[in-house]
Amino acid sequence: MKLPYIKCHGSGNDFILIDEMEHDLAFTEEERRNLSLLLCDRETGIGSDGILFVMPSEKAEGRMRMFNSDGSEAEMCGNGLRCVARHMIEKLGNASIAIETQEAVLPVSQVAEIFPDIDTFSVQIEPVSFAPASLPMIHDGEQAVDSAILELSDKRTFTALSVPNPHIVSLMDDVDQAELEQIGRRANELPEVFPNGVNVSFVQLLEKNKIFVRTYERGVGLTNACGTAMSASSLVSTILGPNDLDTPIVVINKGGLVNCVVEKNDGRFSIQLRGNGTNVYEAVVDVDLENSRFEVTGQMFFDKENETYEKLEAYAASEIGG
Ligand SMILES: N[C@@H](CCC[C@H](N)C(=O)O)C(=O)O
Repeated sequence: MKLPYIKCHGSGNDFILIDEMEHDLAFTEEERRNLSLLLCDRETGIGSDGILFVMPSEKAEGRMRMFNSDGSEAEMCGNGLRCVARHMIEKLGNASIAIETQEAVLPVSQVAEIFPDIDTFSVQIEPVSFAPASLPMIHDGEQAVDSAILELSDKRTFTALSVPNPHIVSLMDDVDQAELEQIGRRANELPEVFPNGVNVSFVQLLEKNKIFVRTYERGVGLTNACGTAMSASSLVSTILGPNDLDTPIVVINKGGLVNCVVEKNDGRFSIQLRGNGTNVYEAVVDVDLENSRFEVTGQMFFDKENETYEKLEAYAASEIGG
């Protein structure tokens, strides 16, 4: 099968975006999983953190399904949703639309730039829940906020929440990538605590309303950034730390930066995640799933926007001394 696709990223969290509506495509569940396993592989595939399938919706302008590189499906993907938002907003010529995701129809829009010349998209991250069952997490108690999880670490504390995919967030003075990788792996081999796995983030407060977040993603491993993790981390560092509600929190990550605005309405939290949705190139991939083979043709690169993005990346790296 011949699949036109866009290689894109949000904060360096990269995806293969396939628009099923535009190209009249449809896949079985097995095909979605096998496409992810074949094409996302960094050594033998195109290489990406996941596939974004853009599908028709009866409730919104489009629907997003996101598959991780290990073939599992996630409930939500914040960086991916910004890429889908950009794609649909450009296609429809309407700056504010809605996209259906697994658990909610979410408003998305093009907003003021968070960095010079970076087209910026805002996506709503909700529903948010601290109930352990929402992740799910096997835990005695109504919430796990700033709690020890001794199966993971005897020196860190974690806050568990779903946004709506599952996250645990740990606040600390200094982020150690090797420790994160070890705890992230362990958390995803611990079905007696996290039956469906979990995304694990380490968060460092740089100053009030500015944090650095590093994430080990369920189904992928260490990524440059994870949008739902940056949203969850902004919320946790607002509840447990000095950050403000209703104020842009600058979130520096390995692939750039985003802004997160944490809001509370009628006792419920939600987060506006604002950042880039950058196209790297577009191409066609001819896939033979039976024989696990593929060929990419007709690559056309979006050079200008990628050069512009490099400036944001360099700025973000300078903020964390990289
Ligand atoms: N990178 C994404 C999240 C992707 C899904 C995640 N790995 C999961 O399985 O929950 C984001 O930007 O939110």
